[in-house]
Amino acid sequence: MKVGTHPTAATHAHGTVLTSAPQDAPVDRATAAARRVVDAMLRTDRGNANLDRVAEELNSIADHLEEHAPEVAERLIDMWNGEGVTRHDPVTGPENAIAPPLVLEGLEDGSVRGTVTLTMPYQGPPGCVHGGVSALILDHVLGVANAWGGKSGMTAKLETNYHRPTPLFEPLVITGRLVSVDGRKIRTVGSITTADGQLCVSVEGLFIDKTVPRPR
Ligand SMILES: CCCCCCCCCCCC(=O)SCCNC(=O)CCNC(=O)[C@H](O)C(C)(C)COP(=O)(O)OP(=O)(O)OC[C@H]1O[C@@H](n2cnc3c(N)ncnc32)[C@H](O)[C@@H]1OP(=O)(O)O
Repeated sequence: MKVGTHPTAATHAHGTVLTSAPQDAPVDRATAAARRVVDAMLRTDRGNANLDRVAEELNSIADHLEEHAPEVAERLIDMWNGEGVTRHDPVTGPENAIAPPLVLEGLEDGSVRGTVTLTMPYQGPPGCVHGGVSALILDHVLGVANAWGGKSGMTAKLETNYHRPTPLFEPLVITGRLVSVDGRKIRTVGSITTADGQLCVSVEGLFIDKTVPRPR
């Protein structure tokens, strides 16, 4: 999906960071705290006697945030106005508490790459990453790889192969690379491997050159 002006392998110095890395901004700090809450909720003792108070305090925080939320249409305009990389997406977005968040770099060979450690909120099988989470991450990474390759589109098909269980709690290397453009058809591949190179998930994506206009 085209998201505006962004670096490509042809126009920018190699090694460019393609995602909006967390900054020392209040919204980034608040989002990191929310992410920590989601993780801690899954880890805390189920018998924790203070969970009613926790629910009350979290609801109070949500009330406050909702009281300060503009209309959705206005918020969408604001969200899509600015840098070519997105700050709100569910994979790399430092402003999205469900994003791990993954930081991606564009490499000289045309691929994009990042390392991430996933924890309990992303669990599928015991101690392993949920297959849908892997597909989510790779769909987005392929989209960024297309941007880096200079031809963006919408995902039409994402063929996902799960080679071995993907472990939680250890660094995973995520890659993507645009391999061909044939008219409007963009073909892109990607993978998730462990730090020692064991292939866990591989994908082949078909993207179609189409742009959803940014809200204005
Ligand atoms: C640096 C920061 C960057 C930041 C980068 C941020 C990255 C974000 C990445 C997120 C990616 C997403 O989640 S995108 C969201 C998920 N995807 C979607 O919602 C897409 C929903 N589907 C659609 O909108 C549509 O079906 C499209 C656009 C895929 C295609 O529709 P269309 O434009 O009308 O084109 P259409 O004529 O149907 O198809 C064009 C050609 O493609 C073929 N084709 C179409 N779909 C398929 C298919 N599933 N499998 C095989 N072939 C297909 C057709 O046969 C045709 O071939 P021929 O007859 O020409 O040979």
